[in-house]
Amino acid sequence: MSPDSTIADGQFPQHAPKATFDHNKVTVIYILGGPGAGKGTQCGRLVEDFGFCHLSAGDLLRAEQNRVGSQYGILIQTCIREGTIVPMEVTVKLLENEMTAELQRRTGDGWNDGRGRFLIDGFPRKMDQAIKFDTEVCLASLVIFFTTSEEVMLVRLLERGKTSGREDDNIESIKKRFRTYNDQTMPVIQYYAKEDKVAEIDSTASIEVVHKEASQVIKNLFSRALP
Ligand SMILES: Nc1ncnc2c1ncn2[C@@H]1O[C@H](COP(=O)(O)OP(=O)(O)OP(=O)(O)O)[C@@H](O)[C@H]1O
Ligand SMILES: O=c1ccn([C@@H]2O[C@H](COP(=O)(O)O)[C@@H](O)[C@H]2O)c(=O)[nH]1
Repeated sequence: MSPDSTIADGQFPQHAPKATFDHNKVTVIYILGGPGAGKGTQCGRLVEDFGFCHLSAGDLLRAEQNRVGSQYGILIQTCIREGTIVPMEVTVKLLENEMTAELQRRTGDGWNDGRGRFLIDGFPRKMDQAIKFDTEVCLASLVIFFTTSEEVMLVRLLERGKTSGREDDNIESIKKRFRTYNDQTMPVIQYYAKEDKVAEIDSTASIEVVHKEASQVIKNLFSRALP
C-alpha cells in the first residue's frame, strides 16, 4: 500500500477493534515519568485547573487488590511489591470501567454529551498496554512526561514512604521499579515521541514551577480545539 492511498470506511476487516470512546469527544492525556517523578502531585493540580478526571492506574490496582472477593488481589500485590507490571487486561479494564462510570455521571447531569477529559496517571507502562488502550478504549491525544534523576526520585520516594503506607516505597522495591521503568516504560515514551505526542517537563524544580509548565502544555493542547 502506498503512503498516499486511503482506506475507505467499510474496507477495514470486520474483526478490527473499535475503540469504546470517541477521541473527538473524550480527551485522554497519559501522564508518565519515573517512580516519584511527581506525576500524582501534578495531576492533582491539573484537575483543579482544567476539570479533568484523574485516574491513577496504581490507585485503581491498589483498590482492586483490597476489594473483597477480587480474583486478582494476590497477583496485584505481588506485582506491586516486585515492581513488575500487572497483566494489561486487568489494568485496561479497570481504567475503562472508571471512564464509563465518570462519563455516565456527567451525562446524567444532562449538560454533557458523552464528553470528558481524563488524565491517566502512571499508564501505559508497557507497549502492550499502550496499543490495547489506544486501539480498543480511546486514542490518547498527548503524553506528559515528567523527568528527573533517579537520585531525586529515590529521595522523594523514601520520604513519601515514611507516611504513605505503600508496600513499594522501600529501597528494595524502588530499585526494581526503576529497572522496570527503564526496561519497559521508556520504550513506550520513545514510541509516542516518534508520533510527536510527548511533552517533556523537567520535574526537578518545585511543585509550583513544574505545575506552571504543565498547565501551559495543556493550554496549548486545548487551543487546538480538543473536547
Ligand atoms: N516538584 C517536587 N518537588 C519536591 N517534592 C515533590 C515534587 N513533586 C512531588 N514531590 C513529592 O515527591 C513524592 C512523590 O510524588 P508523587 O507521588 O506525585 O510521584 P509519582 O510520580 O506519582 O510517584 P509513583 O509513580 O511512585 O506513584 C511525594 O511525596 C510528593 O509530595
Ligand atoms: O499500568 C500499571 C500501573 C501500575 N502498575 C503497578 O502498580 C505499581 C504502582 O504504580 P504507581 O503508579 O507508582 O502508583 C507499579 O509499580 C506496578 O507494579 C501496573 O502494573 N500497571
